[in-house]
Amino acid sequence: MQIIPAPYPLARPRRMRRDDFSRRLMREHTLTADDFILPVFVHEQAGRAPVPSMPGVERLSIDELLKVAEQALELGVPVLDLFGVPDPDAKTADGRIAWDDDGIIQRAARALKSRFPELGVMSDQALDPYTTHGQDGLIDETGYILNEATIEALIKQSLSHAAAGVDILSPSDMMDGRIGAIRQALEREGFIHTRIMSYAAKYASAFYGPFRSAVGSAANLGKSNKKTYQMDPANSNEALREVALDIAEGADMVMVKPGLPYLDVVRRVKDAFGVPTFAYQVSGEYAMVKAAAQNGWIDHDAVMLESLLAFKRAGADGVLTYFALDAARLLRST
Ligand SMILES: NCc1[nH]cc(CCC(=O)O)c1CC(=O)O
Ligand SMILES: [Mg+2]
Repeated sequence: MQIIPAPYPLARPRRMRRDDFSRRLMREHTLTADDFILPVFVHEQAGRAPVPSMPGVERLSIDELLKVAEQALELGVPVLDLFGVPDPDAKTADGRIAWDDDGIIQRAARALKSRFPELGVMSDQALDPYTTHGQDGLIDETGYILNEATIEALIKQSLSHAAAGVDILSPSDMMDGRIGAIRQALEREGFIHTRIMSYAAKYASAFYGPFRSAVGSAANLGKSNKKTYQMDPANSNEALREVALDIAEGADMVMVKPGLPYLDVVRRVKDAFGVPTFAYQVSGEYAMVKAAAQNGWIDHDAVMLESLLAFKRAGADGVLTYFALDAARLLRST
């Protein structure tokens, strides 16, 4: 697009900014509650337990989850994304509780779908909350994450979630080929409506710290990292290749993660493929806004909405954000 601007004073961009009506008229992007997916942590305990590194976020019992779901529905937030917090002594090297039909996610999904069938239920597929080593997959004696063996575990986890009523599976493990394998298993078992949002371009990021405390995998992971399967933050051509593979394997939607520091990747993915594209504003991003706001250094609500709008400007169709309910509430009142 070649624009030959009229010279000043014929062109005065400030004319359009002068009044609220003309600012609104030329606004290119808007936020609504439809743009949000709320991640929630579901634990085996009764009641709620705060996550200290994520002020305002709590681990929820299934009873409490139903209350949050009711608020989401009331505010127009379309989807809840479930993360399981198992009891520490239920963890094993193979994370098998992840595909237990009576596991925390399976019970939570059944409770949500029977009480609020119209609310979208999404869940995470990866083994990290359920393994004693805190890695997303199965490991060999050297600690390397085994691709094929992990895919078999992810298929079991995925089918168990789909059978419990989960509408959107979101494999977050970054094994090669798992989207195709899960999609084929879903088709074979008759789950033809189950959607897949793949964590297609997921980076080995330091911004996940508070999440790992929230699901209780931080201590299990210890000093090890996820660099042999999550992407190098230095790369973005590689992200396009990862996204192309996941679309070809049958993903309905793709995701880039983390969010704000990776908006360049969101834009490239959207421009290259034009598929439903999402971004995850992760725990560390949330914690930074909270911490600065608690110190009185930034305006919490203004920064929250500005950061969410930035995802839309970058081309995202929606955002996974711990701010979902607060933002939806604020948007309703303005
Ligand atoms: N595989 C699990 C998973 N799913 C979402 C997040 C991070 C979410 C956040 O930081 O908010 C992680 C952590 C990780 O990969 O270590
Ligand atoms: Mg991949």
